[in-house]
Amino acid sequence: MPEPGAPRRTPQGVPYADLQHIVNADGQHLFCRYWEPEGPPRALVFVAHGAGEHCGPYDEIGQTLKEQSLLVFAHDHVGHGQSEGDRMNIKDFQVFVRDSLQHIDLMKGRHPDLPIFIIGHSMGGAISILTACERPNDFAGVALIAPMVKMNPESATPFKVFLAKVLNHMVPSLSLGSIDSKWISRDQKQVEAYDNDELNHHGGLRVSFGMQLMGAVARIEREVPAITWPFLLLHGDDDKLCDIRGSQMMFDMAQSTDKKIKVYEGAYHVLHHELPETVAAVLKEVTGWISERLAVSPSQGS
Ligand SMILES: O=C1CC[C@@H](CCC(=O)N2CCC(COc3ccc(F)cc3Cl)CC2)N1
Repeated sequence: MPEPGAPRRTPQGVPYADLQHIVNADGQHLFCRYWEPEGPPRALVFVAHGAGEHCGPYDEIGQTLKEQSLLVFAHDHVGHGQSEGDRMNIKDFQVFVRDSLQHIDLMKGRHPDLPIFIIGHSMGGAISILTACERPNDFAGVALIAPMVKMNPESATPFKVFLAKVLNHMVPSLSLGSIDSKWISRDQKQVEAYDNDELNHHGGLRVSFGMQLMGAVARIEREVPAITWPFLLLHGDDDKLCDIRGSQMMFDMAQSTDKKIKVYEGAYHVLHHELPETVAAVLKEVTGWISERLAVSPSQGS
């Protein structure tokens, strides 16, 4: 433990005093990124990253939306990237949702009249869904990139789920193995970038973390039929990490009148880091979907 007066530093040793950050309800420092347009922003967009990664890889999305006069903001979730917390370990999945709402409320306080969107990828998609479920009338739209709505049946067979539950009581820190990076993208350059990114956590996924993920998936399954807010679902049909059937189930079951699903043929998990033509299509889809909802969204408050 650092001595009491020492400045709090990121896991990589950088003083938080030198970085954009927020402090969550447990006193943990979360590293933040902001993409602020030159002129007055038209809307706020919160980005929720996935398991084992951080918000740096969303720079292209952030820059693209910033050029559309959107104010994009994100943070590294607890236990990820440049934020504090034991790597990919969380006492309760709700901490990710609570911290997201804290950052969203901070930004809404600074821009009270702006509509707000969320973009979530994979585990960040699950965080986004649960965040919107807690504030069903607050968001102009939620864009979900290969969200974790259902576990991949190959990797989470009933036997493995049973085993995880048993192991969680005996060896919660046991590793279930790490994410196989070959399923990240068909673009080998993107797979190498993921493998070489030292801010990603390449250690295994603990049983206890897996249990939290399973709990989140179960909670989402219960919440989906009551969803009424606008959402966009983007999923690759060769995704081996998050089952596309989860997105299909959410699209079919949610009550929302404003919902859209787009399937990317042959694409793997990380659509925003897929082959160039897929990335371009995804960025165009997300920016277009948000712009459509800005043209007609009722102004907040007035
Ligand atoms: O750019 C990038 C780099 C990383 C990737 C995001 C990864 C991400 O968030 N995933 C994919 C893996 C998935 C594993 O799921 C489980 C595992 C065990 C278990 F017991 C229960 C579950 Cl549900 C959780 C969600 N995107």
